[in-house]
Amino acid sequence: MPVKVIVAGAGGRMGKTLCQLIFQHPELDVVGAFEAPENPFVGKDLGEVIGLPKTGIPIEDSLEKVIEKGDVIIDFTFHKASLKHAQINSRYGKAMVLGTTGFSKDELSEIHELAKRSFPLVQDYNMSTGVNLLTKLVEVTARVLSEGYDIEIIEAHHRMKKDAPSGTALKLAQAIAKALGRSEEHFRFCREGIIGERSPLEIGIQTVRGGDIVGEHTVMFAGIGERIELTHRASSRETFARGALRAALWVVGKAPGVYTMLDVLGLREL
Ligand SMILES: NC(=O)C1=CN([C@@H]2O[C@H](COP(=O)(O)OP(=O)(O)OC[C@H]3O[C@@H](n4cnc5c(N)ncnc54)[C@H](OP(=O)(O)O)[C@@H]3O)[C@@H](O)[C@H]2O)C=CC1
Ligand SMILES: O=C(O)C1=N[C@H](C(=O)O)C[C@H](O)C1
Repeated sequence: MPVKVIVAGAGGRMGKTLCQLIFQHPELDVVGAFEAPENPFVGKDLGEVIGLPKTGIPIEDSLEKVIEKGDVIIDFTFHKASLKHAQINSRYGKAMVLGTTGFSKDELSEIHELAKRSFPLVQDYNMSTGVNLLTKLVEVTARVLSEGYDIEIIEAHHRMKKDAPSGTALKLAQAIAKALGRSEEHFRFCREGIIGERSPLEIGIQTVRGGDIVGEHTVMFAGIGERIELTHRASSRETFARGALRAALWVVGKAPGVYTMLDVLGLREL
């Protein structure tokens, strides 16, 4: 029996890609799709919205209208919306895959607390295999180059992206900080003016926005006489969507709690 998926934000860039891939997937079925209440796709057939023949699945205007039909909710929407979806889901206990970025610390910790009490959650700022491997490579590199190398993260995304820096840049920065015994106090977001010399403990995080860049992340280790750069470039949203579908299959039936793509991909102990 295929796993029954509910797609939040089905008319968005990630929502559409997810739905297109689920329709080709032998182990997954879309059973419900919804959008923000004021979204122009509400009431339309999902097939019409994602460029496929009619599916008989209407785009609803809330999670409550579809939640009972599904085994798992996949949510790539907006920070406030995802928090609300997690609050609703805490009454139903459905598995959840959450790819949204831009949460405040309080929002994310509320979502994690809800999941620990009532549903299994895969939450990750980047669902691609490549970025999760990059995170591990960056941890190792940071440990080896722990002294004498200045660390800068540069992220680039499309002009429509609403949050900065990217969740992935934060995930990379957190991994580096943990590997080096540093903390978020060392994060340095962009620079301007007479800023003085660079502190060796800083972890720089720089943001670029433009055009249709899907998502690029470089971690630079700049020393004296040499520089190492580790880069991931996504050329299609399918890489994130495929990761999310893998997570959806993995998380159904798990105990309530918070998991990440490292768990899904089996990379935690790497
Ligand atoms: N973890 C990962 O691997 C990845 C994460 N992301 C993240 O996913 C999120 C979405 O990205 P993207 O698809 O590009 O953004 P889009 O803006 O294209 O899509 C988001 C969709 O969610 C909808 N939405 C907003 N509020 C609600 C609500 N209350 N209920 C249901 N739907 C709602 C939006 O509708 P409306 O336009 O009407 O507001 C929109 O259709 C971002 O946070 C992004 O950073 C993106 C790619 C990969
Ligand atoms: O908004 C996007 O597009 C993306 N967001 C994620 C992030 O903020 O890290 C992941 C990916 O890079 C695409």
